[in-house]
Amino acid sequence: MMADVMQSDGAQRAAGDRPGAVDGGADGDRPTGSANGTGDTSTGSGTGTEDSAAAARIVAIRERIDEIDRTMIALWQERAALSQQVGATRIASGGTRLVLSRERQILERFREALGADGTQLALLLLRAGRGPL
Ligand SMILES: O=C(O)C(=O)C[C@]1(C(=O)O)C=C[C@@H](O)C=C1
Repeated sequence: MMADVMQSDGAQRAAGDRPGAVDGGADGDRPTGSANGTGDTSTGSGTGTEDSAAAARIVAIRERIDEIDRTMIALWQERAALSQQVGATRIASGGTRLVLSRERQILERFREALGADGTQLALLLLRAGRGPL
């Protein structure tokens, strides 16, 4: 099975298929000495290792990662819906579509907690609720 690599745009590409690569040269994901020369780094269980103890540990940790991802998706959707309710309530009452001072507070909260990535995350959260500026 060919392992896929998630790109930052959410698309997937085959692990051996490097953007800009001229040929199927060295694979940075493949540990030195891997018996698998096909670019498939997943091995049987898709963990990226051939060590069964490490694979079992990875599978266990991934269960919690998957749980966290599901929770984050649900929270993302709930936040967007609530933000849309606030916006609709405000517009129906003759108010503004946006409250930029509130957006600045939220951006600052995420930047303080998470740094520059927090700012980017907060921008995406805000856009999910109120739409693009
Ligand atoms: O808190 C508000 O007033 C909202 O409308 C919600 C929200 C947000 O998603 O947090 C969205 C748009 C506003 O400009 C500010 C914040």
